[in-house]
Amino acid sequence: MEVLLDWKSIGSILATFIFIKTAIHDFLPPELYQSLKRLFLSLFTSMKPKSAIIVEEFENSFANELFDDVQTYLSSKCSDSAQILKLSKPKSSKNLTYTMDHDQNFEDEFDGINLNWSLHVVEKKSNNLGYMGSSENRYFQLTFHRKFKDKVHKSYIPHVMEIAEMMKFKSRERKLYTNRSANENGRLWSSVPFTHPSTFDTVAMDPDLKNEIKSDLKKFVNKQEFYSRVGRAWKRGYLLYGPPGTGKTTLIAAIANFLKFDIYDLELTAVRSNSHLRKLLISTSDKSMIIVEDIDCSLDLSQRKNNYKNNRINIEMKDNYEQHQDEAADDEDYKSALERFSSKVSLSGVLNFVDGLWSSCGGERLMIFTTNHKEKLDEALLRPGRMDKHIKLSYCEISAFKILMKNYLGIEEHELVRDVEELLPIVEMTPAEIGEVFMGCEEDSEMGMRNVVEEMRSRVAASN
Ligand SMILES: Nc1ncnc2c1ncn2[C@@H]1O[C@H](COP(=O)(O)OP(=O)(O)OP(=O)(O)O)[C@@H](O)[C@H]1O
Repeated sequence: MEVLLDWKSIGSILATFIFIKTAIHDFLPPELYQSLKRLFLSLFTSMKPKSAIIVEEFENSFANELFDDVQTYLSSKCSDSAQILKLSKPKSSKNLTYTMDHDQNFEDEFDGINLNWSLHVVEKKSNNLGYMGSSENRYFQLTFHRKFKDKVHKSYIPHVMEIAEMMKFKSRERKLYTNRSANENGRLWSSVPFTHPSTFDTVAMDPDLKNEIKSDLKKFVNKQEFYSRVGRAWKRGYLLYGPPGTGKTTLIAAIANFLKFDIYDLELTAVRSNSHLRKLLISTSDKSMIIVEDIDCSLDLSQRKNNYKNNRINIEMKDNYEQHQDEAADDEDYKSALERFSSKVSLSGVLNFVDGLWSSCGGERLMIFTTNHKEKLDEALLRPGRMDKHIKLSYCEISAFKILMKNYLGIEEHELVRDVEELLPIVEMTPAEIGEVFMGCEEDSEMGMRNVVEEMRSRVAASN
């Protein structure tokens, strides 16, 4: 009888609990419900030796990038272990993508720590103002033993972000810039062909310089045996410099079409550390061009010239910090000095990149840097072996003008060319500016030529 009573009371406690939970869920505003849930969760986890991290999809209505990173990271890992997976095929990709389904768990292991990821969905209710946005709110929950809290924050989360970024880098670059046919290299089967129309014929620049670049490129790609004999990484560095609109990007596209190489567009400001840079570079394919545009804006490379000592110390600190993160974590001075560098790759990291130290001596790599301000770059970066060829792109000269005339107006000669020849050295017009004047005159070359001469004359008049 006593036992029966006990069962009864357990039953009514459970029923009360379910009733309260349903009432809270149904009647409380969703924000309050979420806050209570989080409070309950943190109380609960503080009783157990566990810690949890919640990564919500939206933070104050803004997309949370970390959610996206976690999703990308888990898509590479969960295909083996989760019981239910969602399979999708992003538009214009032949790759299938796996994602975890709701309320699934995925066990991860990092440096001896066991971690558990789960994906949850909560329903968003429309508010009194008739909110019409997404009807669900998703979040990842990461659970692990409390004693690893520091390590998870300092090492595991950055690791997840790094892997995610690497995966995005690979798929983005391959997809956008592949230049080889689908059958030639199995690894590139999911790529979309590179379609930039620029070729050496259409780039407006000095013909001698053009031929010099072409023969340098041909020599480079045919010298595999030489590079391996002398024990050097099979790579070559180009620096393209000159004012905006003189054709640096256009020349890069022409080189890519000439060599039929893949292009990797490296955004240094988005790379978090030297080791991250190294990982990105290792993921590039053979026969590739790695482009860093506006290198002077990506890194404060002039700093070493002005404040060599301080900067060198800080570079060393940063490199050192990457190797000894745990010991450095408690040193406040050390940390504050490093904060200035936390989101940047150091000069030494870039030099290692240019030296090809990351390369496992595989296939050929052409590295191309561009800048509008060569004088701002550190001499260490400019020396031969790093930037093997410095190519100056300048204001339009008559030979380049004739190429633009042919490209845009479809003519090779015109009586106004003589006027142009006289005016060009005085006006300093870039090929981009001349192209702009020619735009819309494809059907009327007369008008194109008259407009360009008029534009040049008005510039001369304005400068007097
Ligand atoms: N040398 C050139 N030959 C042919 N077209 C050119 C040339 N230079 C510029 N153009 C035209 O001008 C546009 C801008 O040029 P481009 O982006 O290559 O210049 P840039 O030197 O890379 O400029 P920035 O330094 O601002 O990046 C191109 O889309 C192209 O149409």
